[in-house]
Amino acid sequence: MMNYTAGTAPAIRIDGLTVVRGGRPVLHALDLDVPRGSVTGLLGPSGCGKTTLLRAVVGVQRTAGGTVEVLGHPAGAAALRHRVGYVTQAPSVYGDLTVTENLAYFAAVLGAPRTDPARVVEQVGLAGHEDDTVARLSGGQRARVSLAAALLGTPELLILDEPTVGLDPVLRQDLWRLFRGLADGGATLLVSSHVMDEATRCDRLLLMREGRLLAHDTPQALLDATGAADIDSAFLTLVAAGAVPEKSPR
Ligand SMILES: Nc1ncnc2c1ncn2[C@@H]1O[C@H](COP(=O)(O)OP(=O)(O)OP(=O)(O)O)[C@@H](O)[C@H]1O
Repeated sequence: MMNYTAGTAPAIRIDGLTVVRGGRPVLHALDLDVPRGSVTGLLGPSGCGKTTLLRAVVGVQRTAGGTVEVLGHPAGAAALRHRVGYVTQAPSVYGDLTVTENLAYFAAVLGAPRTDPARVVEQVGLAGHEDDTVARLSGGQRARVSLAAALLGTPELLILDEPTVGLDPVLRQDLWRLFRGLADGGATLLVSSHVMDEATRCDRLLLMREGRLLAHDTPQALLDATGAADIDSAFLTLVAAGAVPEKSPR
């Protein structure tokens, strides 16, 4: 059943996940494995259920059916607290504290090494802004402070909800390099985006529409299966076909 490194359980295993929000099903019996040490992109139009799926992986979403297992534990288990980092779309740091004060505070809460704030500031490209008050930073800089906070303690799994929104192309490229470096170091990243041109930077893609997975495959396999020139067109081809390509694994 496993199609990646033998003997390694997936970072995320989802079986039959169903979520109802506002009386309406928004995830329909999803099955899905995310291998460790990879960057998986979660792509789909606004409102298709990306955030809901990420919330279920973090363990903060009430579910109506199915199971979500993360690093071998039920999603949200206490044992995962220090092993999973989550960055929501809205910045989740204190505006009236400086970058370093925020990171030192979160490092203390997490019990992360005291050297971690300096390390993560470098990683997200905020060196030189350590003493800036977060409220005075640009939107993109604030988003990177949230990302830096999620990197404290070196979590094995990072769940990032649209981390590159509002960033210029150079910063987006830097962040994707960072994601790649983290995955090369063994971390697992699940990154949502509705910018299809970021898809080629991922090892695997989850294409989602209206609470269902249209496909789960490598970018190249999706292009090959659909005959499309880019992931945008591949997505539209899959929507038109109304079916998941046969090659698509769980
Ligand atoms: N608090 C809520 N109560 C009821 N319905 C909700 C709630 N939050 C989201 N929904 C609905 O659930 C569906 C999925 O929303 P979700 O936020 O997961 O989508 P998304 O793909 O992340 O969208 P976006 O890219 O715009 O963030 C949408 O139809 C949305 O209207």
